[in-house]
Amino acid sequence: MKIGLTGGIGSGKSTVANFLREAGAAVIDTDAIARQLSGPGGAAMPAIATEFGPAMLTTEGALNRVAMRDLAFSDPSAKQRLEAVLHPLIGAQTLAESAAAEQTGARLIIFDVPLLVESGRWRHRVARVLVVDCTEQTQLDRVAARPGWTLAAAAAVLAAQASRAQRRASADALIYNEGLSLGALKAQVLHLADRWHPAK
Ligand SMILES: CC(C)(COP(=O)(O)OP(=O)(O)OC[C@H]1O[C@@H](n2cnc3c(N)ncnc32)[C@H](O)[C@@H]1O)[C@@H](O)C(=O)NCCC(=O)NCCS
Ligand SMILES: Nc1ncnc2c1ncn2[C@@H]1O[C@H](COP(=O)(O)OP(=O)(O)OP(=O)(O)O)[C@@H](O)[C@H]1O
Repeated sequence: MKIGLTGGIGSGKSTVANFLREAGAAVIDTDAIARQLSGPGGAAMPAIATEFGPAMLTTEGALNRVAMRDLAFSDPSAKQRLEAVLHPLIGAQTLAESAAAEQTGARLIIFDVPLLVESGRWRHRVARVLVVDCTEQTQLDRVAARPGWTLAAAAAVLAAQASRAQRRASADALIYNEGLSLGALKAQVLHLADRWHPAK
């Protein structure tokens, strides 16, 4: 079964994805694919260099992520141009990884897609949508605690994403990751994994 996993920035998607991976699921991480595509020699780099010029490149020829984050989340048209380059490539790579996971016999395939609700291209590809939710304050606190981030930067990303209510409206299952210990979160994830893919 294919599951779409989504949630706002800092909601806990990667943590949930890791628990699902430990439970035997194949996880396809679209943030990781985006990073690979825009790393040194990445397939998106020629188009990014053409679109944004040298100011958005590192000396190794990768995307300068902090500069692009500042630009994309303060200028919606720049975000759109970046997405126009990356999203088709992310989509193609995700489908290739999904086909490879099916070949290896994986029965639970997780598409970890931050923008599943915002983008129309994912819903029809998955049987169920799992939403990880928490309060916006908790999202901001978690993201601002990351090296290189500020509260203002976290708030700018949050403002560019779907609302919690929009995401919840798309959920077949929801994990409310607020005030939960990691152990309690893991127990909820394992319960869901067992419901969708019984261990016999
Ligand atoms: C703008 C970029 C360079 C910032 O890089 P940075 O290393 O600071 O952040 P990272 O990639 O780890 O993303 C962190 C979180 O930001 C949010 N986010 C990323 N891209 C977007 C976007 N286009 N719109 C809204 N939120 C986004 C997600 O919640 C994501 O989990 C990077 O996020 C990027 O290339 N985004 C465009 C590709 C994309 O849309 N990725 C989402 C996966 S489909
Ligand atoms: N229940 C929890 N208890 C303690 N820490 C948590 C919990 N859930 C998530 N975290 C922590 O919060 C931070 C954000 O979680 P995570 O990276 O999983 O979010 P994310 O949704 O994948 O973020 P992003 O959108 O930026 O990719 C991480 O440091 C993670 O360890």
